[in-house]
This record gives sequence, C-alpha cells and structure tokens, in this order.
Amino acid sequence: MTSLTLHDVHVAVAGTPIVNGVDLTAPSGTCVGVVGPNGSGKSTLLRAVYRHLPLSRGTITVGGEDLWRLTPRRAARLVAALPQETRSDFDVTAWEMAAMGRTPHKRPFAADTAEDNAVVAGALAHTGVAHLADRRYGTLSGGEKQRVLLARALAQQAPVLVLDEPTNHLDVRHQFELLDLVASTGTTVVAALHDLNLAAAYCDRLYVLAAGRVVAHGAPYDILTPRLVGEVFGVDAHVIPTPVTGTPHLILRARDRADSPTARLSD
Ligand SMILES: Nc1ncnc2c1ncn2[C@@H]1O[C@H](COP(=O)(O)OP(=O)(O)OP(=O)(O)O)[C@@H](O)[C@H]1O
Repeated sequence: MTSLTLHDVHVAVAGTPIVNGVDLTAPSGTCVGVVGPNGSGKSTLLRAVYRHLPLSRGTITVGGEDLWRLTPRRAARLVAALPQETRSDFDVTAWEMAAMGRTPHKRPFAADTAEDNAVVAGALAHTGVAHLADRRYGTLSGGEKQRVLLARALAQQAPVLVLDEPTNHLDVRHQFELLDLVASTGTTVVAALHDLNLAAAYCDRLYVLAAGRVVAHGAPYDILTPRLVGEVFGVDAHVIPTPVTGTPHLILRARDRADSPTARLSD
C-alpha cells in the first residue's frame, strides 16, 4: 500500500511558473481527483508526478520515498501514467505499446518472460482491447488508443496511477468501465477530470486548481457546492444526491441563461 504526497510543489514551463505551491495527499488506495478550468495547471501538475516535468521547488513522495531522487527505473515501478497525449507515430502494435509498461521490470534488451506476456495479456483483456493486440497502434480510434494506454499503465504494476483526463475519447459505457476498472485495482490514483459528476462519483477527495494553486480540497460533497463551482468555473450549478450511491450530482448551466432548460432547478 502506497500513499502519494506533494508538498509545496512548484512547476515552471519555459521559465513561466504554472504550478505554484501545491500540497496534495492521496492516502494509500484512495482516488484523488484534480479538477479546475482549462489552463489551471492540472496536466502540468500531473506531469511532475510522473516525472515528465521537473519541480522548480517542493517534494513529491511515494510511499515515503522522494520520487525525484529515485532512478527512472525505480520511479517507474512506483508511478504509472495514462497521459493526455502520447506520440502515436511509433510503428508498433497495440500489444507492443502495452508491453512497454513492462520496461521498468526488465533488464535492458532482455526478452519478454512468460510472466511479462501474461501481465500484458491480462491488462489488454481487462481494458477490453485484447482483440486489437495485433493492430497497428496508430490505426486505432481515440477510445481504443486510450484503453491500450491504460493497459500499458496497468502492465507497469505500479502502486500509484496518474490519469490525465482518462475518459477523454471514451463513450459513456467505457468511461464508467475504465473508472470502475481503475477503482477495482486498489491502486492509489490521482486523476485530472473535467467531468465533475464523474469526479464526484469516483473520487474520495477532490482538489480544485485555479491558476496553479489549490483553492479548495476535500470530500466531493463539501467541495462541489454551487458557490465554488460558480466561482471557479463560472457556471451555475444545482447539486442533488445521485440515487442509490448518494454521491453529489451537478446540474450545470451557463450563467445568464434564464431560458436554459435547467434554469428552474436552482431557483
Ligand atoms: N510548453 C508550454 N509552453 C508554454 N506554456 C505552457 C506549456 N505547457 C503548458 N503551458 C501553459 O500552462 C498553463 C497550464 O496548462 P495545463 O495543460 O497544465 O492546464 P490544464 O489545467 O491541464 O488545462 P486543460 O484543462 O485545458 O487540459 C496553460 O496556460 C498552458 O498554456
């Protein structure tokens, strides 16, 4: 079981500060959602967690180990990522793409073991793309690529999973399936999500980013209030409990649209 802790994390891109002093804790086995408007720094923050962008200040610890002091191989055994965009110009099959997740477990140039193959096959099956194993990755649809990339992350068998907009490209059924699958693995998850209702349904805690800073964090019901959603996202929100689960469900509408079909609900 492995927790993830960010302390005073600052990240600059091309000399411009983008993330400005973020503290975030994902206790072992929990799912933490990072939400915020476009450009608020969600992807930049997550890139620092999967070591694609260096910190300009602060620390990230995984299971008590300072992530940025580890070898790349050790770090990749601890943190796997489903990034928002991945170069798709490698001429590889879906299987080969997913098998890249085994890299931190292998010696350089070592052949795949039976265990590696079993893990990759299992990951492709779990994400529902085993039938695409021999297809060229570049020929897959956006949603199929997304599921192959999740298989790659799962094949890495890391205790912490970073998901940047994991439901991008996915139809509604696959959105739920992906998040259910991730939840069933018991890994510690930090996920950037645009869909506030998915974030509320799947995350134990939410961190709201605005201009690279955390402006609120806590349980979804405490965070996703009409006032906060209005201030941060600039839309009107009405919050109701989801039947059965009781998690908050937001009905959103653009500001100043009294004729909107949902206008009457928040009166
Ligand atoms: N390589 C870069 N050069 C210059 N600015 C960058 C670069 N990468 C990110 N930024 C800027 O940093 C800010 C934060 O970007 P980031 O992608 O982290 O936001 P985000 O919250 O993930 O946004 P979105 O919801 O649109 O995906 C944006 O203003 C973006 O233009």
